[in-house]
Amino acid sequence: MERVYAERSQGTTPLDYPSLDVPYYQNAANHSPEAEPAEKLASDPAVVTAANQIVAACGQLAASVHRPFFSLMEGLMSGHIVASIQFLEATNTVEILREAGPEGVHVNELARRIDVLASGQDGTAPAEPVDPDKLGHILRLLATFHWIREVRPDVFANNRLSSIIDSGKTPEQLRIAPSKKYDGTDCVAALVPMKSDDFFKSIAHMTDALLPDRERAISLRKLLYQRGQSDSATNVKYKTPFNLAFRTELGYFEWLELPENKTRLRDFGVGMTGTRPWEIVENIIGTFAWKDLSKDSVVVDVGGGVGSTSVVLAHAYPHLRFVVEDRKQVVEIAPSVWSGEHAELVKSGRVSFRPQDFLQPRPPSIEVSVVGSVSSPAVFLIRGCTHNWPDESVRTILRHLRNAAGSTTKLFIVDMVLAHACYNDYDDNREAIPGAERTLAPEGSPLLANLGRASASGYLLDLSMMAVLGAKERTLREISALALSAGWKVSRMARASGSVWAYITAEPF
Ligand SMILES: C[S@@+](CC[C@H](N)C(=O)[O-])C[C@H]1O[C@@H](n2cnc3c(N)ncnc32)[C@H](O)[C@@H]1O
Repeated sequence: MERVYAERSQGTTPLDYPSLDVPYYQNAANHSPEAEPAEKLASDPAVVTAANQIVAACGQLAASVHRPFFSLMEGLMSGHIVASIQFLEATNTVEILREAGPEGVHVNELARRIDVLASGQDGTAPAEPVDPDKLGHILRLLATFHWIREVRPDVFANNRLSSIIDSGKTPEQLRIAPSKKYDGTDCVAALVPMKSDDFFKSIAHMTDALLPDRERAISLRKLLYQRGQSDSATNVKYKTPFNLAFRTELGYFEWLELPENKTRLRDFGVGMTGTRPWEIVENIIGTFAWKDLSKDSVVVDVGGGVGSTSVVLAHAYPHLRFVVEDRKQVVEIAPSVWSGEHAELVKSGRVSFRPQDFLQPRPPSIEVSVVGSVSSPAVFLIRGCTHNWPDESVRTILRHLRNAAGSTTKLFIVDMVLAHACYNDYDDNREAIPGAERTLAPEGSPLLANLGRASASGYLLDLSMMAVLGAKERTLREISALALSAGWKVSRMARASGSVWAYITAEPF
């Protein structure tokens, strides 16, 4: 890291890795001149690789030397951190502290300012004012986990971690228009209400949902239904932990569309935009031999949303044509999302849209401008979709694509690929898939093979998918087996640099 920062320093001002104590307000655009290049450099592949190894080593060291009883206590109570980050965001504390600067704010004054924000446009005091004492204790837990800084006793200030959920809005803007908090931002803060509410409550019910006959699970269902419900309601076998947590038999997306979930639905949509840092779309440009495809080859972007991936690829590879398929409601609004040079791609027909439910059979052919009727495209690209579905549904999706594939059609799956937490030995006599790694750690290093803490977000999301959607993130073995069962043979894999995302190519089998 030091080498990369030293090499990229220009003139007399040395660039340094951003300090934990210094906030970086992405949405407020008031950084010092050296803060921006230093932050940008933190995403450099060499820096990310080094950072991941440091994080993995620190996690492993802490697990090795911390007394197991305290590791147990930390594990059992780590949900408190989720609840505290939720409180931090819901009270707009980060925006209040941004305005206050590095000196910070005493909890008594902070509680008063939080109440002023909650009073809204009409100035009515909130029914339940924030208790400064409780606020101080919540912030001290966060400071203990480096999420904020206690600069003096009971005085708190932002740091680099808390500033990631800053909306860039002034406290006054938030008082007048709280519902516009995420407008015009990178939307990262919008992940907080979604993950700390819907997802957190769902995962808390995982064991009760997976082991419904356990005495505590039976008793929980009785407690949940004790008022005004029949006995039979306590016998409902919920499909997912989410169903039990929210006492609904609806799927998560149908449930989000209930009138009382208007805010949740909005936050979910905005929160999805906030997941961009997980894997930037542009990474896809160099991960597949797009340039080797012949002129006017057709790429079908399955479940392509509004076409964010296709427009990036269409700019990079002008000889290709893209057909973005998604649900009717999505493709209807998709063209209006693009302006400027992107709009030209849509206008010229190089990027086009068509409704297609990917769980349903495809038509014998599709119409593509300039090319005409296409029965088998060159590539089916499916990005960020398979992890939303259980195995049976993914098999159905891939089977429909296989039925429409020609002998040279490629399937390109872009999603998280979970590495095993041990060396991948491929000793089962099957040929190792080119590009599949034995370990994410340097060969022979004592680090956990999946880089442990550095890769944790992928494994956490895996269980979120299970809890909320009955779905999962998959290992390469799981994806290969699933693809094979739908008639596709995985032929190679490429890992995004320093990430749990990967690019998988499969051929008709
Ligand atoms: C996580 S998004 C991924 C979007 C896009 N591929 C990307 O990488 O940004 C999943 C997409 O699947 C779409 N989807 C969900 N159910 C679908 C269905 N039955 N048929 C087609 N698309 C569907 C959603 O509308 C959404 O656009």
